[in-house]
Amino acid sequence: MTTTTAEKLAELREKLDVAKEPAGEQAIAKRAKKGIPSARERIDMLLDPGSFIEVGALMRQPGDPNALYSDGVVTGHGTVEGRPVAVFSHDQTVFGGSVGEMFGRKVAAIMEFAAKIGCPCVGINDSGGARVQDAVTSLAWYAELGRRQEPLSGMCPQISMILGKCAGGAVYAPINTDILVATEESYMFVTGPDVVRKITGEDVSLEELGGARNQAQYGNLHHVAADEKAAFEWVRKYLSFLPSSCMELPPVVNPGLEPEITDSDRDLDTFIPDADNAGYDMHDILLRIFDDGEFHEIGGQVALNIITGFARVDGRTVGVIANQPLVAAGALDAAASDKAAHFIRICDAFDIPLVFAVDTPGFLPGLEQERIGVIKRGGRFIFAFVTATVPKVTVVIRKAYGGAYAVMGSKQLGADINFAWPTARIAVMGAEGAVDLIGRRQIEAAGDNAPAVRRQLINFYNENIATPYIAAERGYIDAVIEPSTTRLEIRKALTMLRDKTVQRNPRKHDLMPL
Ligand SMILES: CC(=O)SCCNC(=O)CCNC(=O)[C@H](O)C(C)(C)COP(=O)(O)OP(=O)(O)OC[C@H]1O[C@@H](n2cnc3c(N)ncnc32)[C@H](O)[C@@H]1OP(=O)(O)O
Repeated sequence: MTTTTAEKLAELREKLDVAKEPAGEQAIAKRAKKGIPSARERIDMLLDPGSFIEVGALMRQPGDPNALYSDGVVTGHGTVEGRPVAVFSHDQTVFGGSVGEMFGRKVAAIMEFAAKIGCPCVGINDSGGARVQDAVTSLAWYAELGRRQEPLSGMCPQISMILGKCAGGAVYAPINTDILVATEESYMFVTGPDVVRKITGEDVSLEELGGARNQAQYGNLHHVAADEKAAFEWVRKYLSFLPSSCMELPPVVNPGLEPEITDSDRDLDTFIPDADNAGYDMHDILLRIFDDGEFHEIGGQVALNIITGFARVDGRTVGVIANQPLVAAGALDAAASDKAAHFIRICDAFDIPLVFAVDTPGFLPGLEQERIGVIKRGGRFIFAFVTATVPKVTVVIRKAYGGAYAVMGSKQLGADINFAWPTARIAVMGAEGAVDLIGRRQIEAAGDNAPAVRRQLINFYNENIATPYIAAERGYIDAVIEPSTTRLEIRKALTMLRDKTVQRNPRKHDLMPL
């Protein structure tokens, strides 16, 4: 019996000590063998040193004196670069990090905390999903968590980290958050390979079914880091570009940098190759047209024909969507459309202006693209762009052909300010394709002279049709600018657009093609 104050204090200390590693020595040894950090060590990697305040460390299944503290999850709040963040971290030493009733209550409470104070909620997932021995209680709490994600979505940033092996609800819950980040050593699937084998007879490896690199290609992960340290650094950086909630603006970092044209800007005047089909790395342009050459790429392992990520203009966060001529010549496809649509939705939710850098020969045609739904997925890209009410600025760098002209930030689809470089080629298609289609009779009639006539027509098309000037004459392009002025022109445009407001349609919601 504890009667004295000293004894009561000792009892508290003992309980808290047990609660730190509730599954005991054996579980610690098993975890060490796996070479993974504890749930609390992971939280410490995410948050500012010493800022974590745990909530509910002594929660466990009531009525069971042997129930383990934490019930499989550590929850609380702390700061990232001084700003509050709510966090939960699965403890895979307790029932494999699976969801039990107290687990569910703890995560629900920390999500509600995030909503109340308006801060991001980061989930560190390492879990076998619903707790098998809990029957319906576990499923009920997954449903409770799913219901709580919706009001948070678009209000507070929700980030999911997939570490270890995540199954069932431990992947369905994260997929409805904004961003999923994993390490190369982590796995996610509805059920693991053993269960798949039993149910469908399919013999599939852990890696193929749920390896992070593969899941990124399946479109379920937005970043795969080399290891956990890199994953946490990536998330900290990601948060630095975002506001704490949709009610705030992102932090302004070093405004007013380099107000005059610099040597780095001037490099752009000689950057674009003379040959139309020569590739170049769009990253080299992005590094020169935003503050300090800083660019935080999202989706850097998938659909590399399009680049999405955060940068800053005059200290303020912008979302960048750019074609990558080095990959498939920058052509758009179904996966690129998904990547862009997802990113646009994040930016619009958190009032982050969009900047498009365009160099694309159009949408990739073909059976494979039709089969995987390029029409609907491309449609979503268009839909996301049109519904975004944030300031939208476009720079046409080289090719803006076909439907890709429209979707990559065209004025007609709702961009506010559109620039083009003198190297821009804005047309329905490239010169070769166009001449073979509309100049066919003229070429055939030329007999032996056909190659020369074809070349002449191509030159004519490039000089007179595929230029920025027809678009500029019609006001589709607001200004044809010297490349070296791009950084400062974007800055002026976004300063002007800061007070942009758009009346919202009173309907319940739109119907995005799903
Ligand atoms: C709505 C839903 O979530 S339905 C989905 C229900 N969940 C599942 O079908 C997944 C079941 N679990 C698995 O397939 C595997 O455990 C994996 C793939 C997640 C992990 O595999 P491994 O890394 O090999 O770990 P292992 O299978 O040894 O599990 C680790 C521990 O967690 C426990 N565990 C894992 N998943 C669960 C679960 N869903 N419920 C209860 N305990 C679980 C295991 O029993 C084991 O406990 P022990 O250390 O006391 O033996």
